[in-house]
Amino acid sequence: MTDAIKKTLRDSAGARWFVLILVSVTMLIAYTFMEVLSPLQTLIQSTYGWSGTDWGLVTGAQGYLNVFAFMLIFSGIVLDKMGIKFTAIGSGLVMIFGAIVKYYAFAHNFEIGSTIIGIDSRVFVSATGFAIFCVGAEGAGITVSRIIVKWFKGREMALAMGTEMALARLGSFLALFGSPRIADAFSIPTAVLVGTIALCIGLILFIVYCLMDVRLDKQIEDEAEEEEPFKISDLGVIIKSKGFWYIAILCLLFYSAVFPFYKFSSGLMVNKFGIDPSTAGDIPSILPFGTILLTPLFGFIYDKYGKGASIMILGAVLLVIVHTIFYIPALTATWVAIFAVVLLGIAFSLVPSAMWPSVPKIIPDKQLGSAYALIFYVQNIGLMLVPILLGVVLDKTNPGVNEKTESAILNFRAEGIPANEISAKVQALREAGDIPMFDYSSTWLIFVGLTILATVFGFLLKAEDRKKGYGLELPNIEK
Ligand SMILES: C[C@H](NC(=O)[C@@H](N)CCCCN)C(=O)O
Repeated sequence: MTDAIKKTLRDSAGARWFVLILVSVTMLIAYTFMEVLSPLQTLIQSTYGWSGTDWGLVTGAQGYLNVFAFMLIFSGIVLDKMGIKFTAIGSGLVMIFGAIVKYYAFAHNFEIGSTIIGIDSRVFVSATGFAIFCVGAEGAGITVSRIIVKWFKGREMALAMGTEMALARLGSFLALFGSPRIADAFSIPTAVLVGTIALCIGLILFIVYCLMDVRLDKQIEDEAEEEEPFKISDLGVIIKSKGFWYIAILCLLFYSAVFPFYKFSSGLMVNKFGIDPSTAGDIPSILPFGTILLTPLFGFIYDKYGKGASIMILGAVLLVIVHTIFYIPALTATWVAIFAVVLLGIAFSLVPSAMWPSVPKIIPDKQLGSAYALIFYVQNIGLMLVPILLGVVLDKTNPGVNEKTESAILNFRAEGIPANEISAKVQALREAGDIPMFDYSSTWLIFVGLTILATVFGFLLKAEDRKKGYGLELPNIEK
């Protein structure tokens, strides 16, 4: 290179932000699909007679393949070895396949009482589809983090990550708000089908991104040649870092108190706050909506002024307050639920806006793909176990409710009531007090415990940063 600095595609703000929009919209669609069933908890329970445990098994399926089959670690290694383009398109295809399986679970007429390995057939197939989908979604997530680092490092990286997350949250909002309406107007399988079709559009956007990536790679060929190829032994660098473990465990605890909230909040709204099941997703949908503006804003603050570790601690403390409010049995007013969800939105903007851009400060670039994958892996252990635990505790602390619901469903079926009318009839029985409401208080204590632990790990991370000088409290933008 001569004295003139060679300009590349990523030096153009327009190209950079266009790339960001492409990949973020795909993530928006992935997050929409991820929450497509969440607001339908009560509807599904009273249509198919699922227990809290069934619900936990399906919503916790996120981690079955990612954790037990090590698919997330595999995705990270594939990303570092095969590159962004291969992993982006591969993960898009896997998401679509999983979504089709999940659609089949609801569209197919399983025989009443049929089981697969002792699990209700619809629950089993639905969990399988979701588990496959989540392999793709997590693969796409780490790929997009890598893409953002590739295009934005040394520039507006936290703002870019914040914007990507904001759009992803818009996807969660669309699902929480839209899915019950689609299910109400058409059916539960239609809601899943709409999400599946949207995923095909997401794949096309990933393909368009790959074309941009090819152009950038040609321009930075010289730089790329200087990079050493990834070696498995690189994983050792990551797992030996204490800072890495603090951020990974904070991630597990924090996200386990947020994403499973999506899955169990509609039930909480119906059973604790007396909201109608057809609009049970509306109050929880304020959560992602609030984060849409706040996540990029906090990202911008981190880029410019630093204070990453402190931002994470503040978010974790706010989350303790939020879940304590949800837990207190005497607080049942609708405005309390709205207030707590707004606070949750602020917490859910603070922590991610600082957490993800902090990883490149702890782990060298070459191991970043694997580092994000490992963090997501640890996080997925929580996202798998916490919903299962919540479902089991919900059932155990509400003896007899599932049995009464199931027997009412069977009676209505025997009377020849059409499937799409059963849910409303079951709801009428609940409102009349013939089927008791679920008490969520003991279940919610799990969230309170998780958030207290998350705060402790936030402080540990800050102390480690002070010791090792990662620069988590420093701005990201290089002057
Ligand atoms: C960026 C971050 N993404 C994740 O944590 C992923 N592992 C997706 C998890 C989705 C679980 N429903 C985020 O969304 O903040």
